[in-house]
Amino acid sequence: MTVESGKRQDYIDWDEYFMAVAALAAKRSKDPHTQVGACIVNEQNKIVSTGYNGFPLGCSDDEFPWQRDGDFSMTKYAYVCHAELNAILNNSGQNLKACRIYVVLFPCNECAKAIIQTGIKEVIYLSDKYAKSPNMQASRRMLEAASVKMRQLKVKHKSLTVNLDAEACE
Ligand SMILES: O=c1[nH]c(=O)n([C@H]2C[C@H](O)[C@@H](COP(=O)(O)O)O2)cc1CO
Ligand SMILES: [Zn+2]
Repeated sequence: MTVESGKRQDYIDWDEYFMAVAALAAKRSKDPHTQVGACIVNEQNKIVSTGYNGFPLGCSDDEFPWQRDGDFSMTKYAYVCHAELNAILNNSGQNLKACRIYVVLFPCNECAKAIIQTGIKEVIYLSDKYAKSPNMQASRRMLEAASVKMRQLKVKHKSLTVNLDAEACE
């Protein structure tokens, strides 16, 4: 195919861009097992907020447990704030009605409740590794009932490199 304008062809599309932003946010997570990132986008394709899984403000990553097993209060599950909820709470007061949320992992039932209640209309996800768990099934059921669209993203670019070497930009 000839492209008369001579524009670059290997650019990423909107879906890949926003999912990559979610994946980059996930890099901030201190969770040693699963790093999740989320990116909320409005109808004008503007990023409204991002978030990743982490402990609430004031709860030190070095003092609270990152363990998966043991007494509930000694595991991360008692404390960690999910990426989707953080993204919802991090937005600077904008109405999230009709926004989309890009997440690297399909949202759990608790995040699904927050997604529905804020009016987000579509969930775009990459991994569905916990699809069989009861809380993911409950999540799917609620999102379906609330007519929130769900779509697993099939990407053209499986890996993207971000070069932070100043000399590489020259
Ligand atoms: O929707 C989600 N969003 C999210 O941020 N998380 C976080 C919570 C935990 O820190 C981690 C899941 O940990 P694990 O895979 O070890 O059970 O991912 C988990 C889910 C799905 O359960
Ligand atoms: Zn969740």
